[in-house]
Amino acid sequence: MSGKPRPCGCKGYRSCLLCEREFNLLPFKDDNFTAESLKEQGIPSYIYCPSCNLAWPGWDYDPAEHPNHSGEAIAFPGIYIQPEFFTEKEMIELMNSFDSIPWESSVSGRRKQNFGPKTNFKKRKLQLGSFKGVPSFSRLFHERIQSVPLLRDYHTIEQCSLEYDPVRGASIEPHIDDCWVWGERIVTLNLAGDSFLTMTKYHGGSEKYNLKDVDIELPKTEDIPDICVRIPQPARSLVVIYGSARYQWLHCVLRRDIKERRVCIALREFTKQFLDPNDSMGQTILKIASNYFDCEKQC
Ligand SMILES: O=C(O)CCC(=O)C(=O)O
Ligand SMILES: [Fe+2]
Repeated sequence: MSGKPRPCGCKGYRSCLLCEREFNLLPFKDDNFTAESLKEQGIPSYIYCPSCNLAWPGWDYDPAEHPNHSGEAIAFPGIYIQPEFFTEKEMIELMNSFDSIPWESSVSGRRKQNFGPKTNFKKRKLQLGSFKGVPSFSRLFHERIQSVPLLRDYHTIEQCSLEYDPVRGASIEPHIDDCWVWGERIVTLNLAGDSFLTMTKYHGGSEKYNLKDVDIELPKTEDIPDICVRIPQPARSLVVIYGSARYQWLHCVLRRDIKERRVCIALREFTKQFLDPNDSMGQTILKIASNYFDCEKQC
């Protein structure tokens, strides 16, 4: 399939249920991402428990299993999960607010609402584009994340709503978020729809994802186990990935894990390079990103 976007929004090798049907494309290959298939590939699977912050052998998440897990747990550094970050009422209000502004089709059956600078990670180009800040109803979570110790000095420079609809077979392919513009802490505010981040060890080189720009101490690759770790992303929770989990593991959202409409808000911060007071583009974007605009007038 050519690089031209299809009517559904998919491009290149990415597909959704709609274009797979219309253009007779091969269905998304997430069948090698089952506990059984991974085991055959020599990759045991683990499920991360948000209550004890350990990963236990398994695939599905049952909160009632804690604290009586079975098997041998392993540590999985770089994950922070705060369940019930939003009340039911706040979640419904935020969902209504996000649904009152336009959604844009994206690849792999997703839709998005992007508020951030224009980025070209391959050409390493950063531009303001039409970025004018974030909608005023986002103030609630921008203020609230400041009370999370891990996020106290977090300056959001991109806010992106993502919608995964099972009717479109929405998913996100395994990847690492860019490391040139986007800083260490990747924040996900899960509004509606339980799902999982499925993580596998990254075996590629540092050419990809601008991994060469990473300047923090990380474990040696040979000390990273070749396993699959499933991170629950319950509705109304906050999930942060940082450190080793952010840089040494691929993450994806499997089509099979989207059982109902899921909406989350992804936040990103700058890398140190753009936070430098002498970086004028960085400073301009930081200032604009802290602006709340009124959606009734400006969306
Ligand atoms: O939907 C999610 O939770 C993950 C999204 C993601 O990985 C991304 O936007 O880079
Ligand atoms: Fe990502």
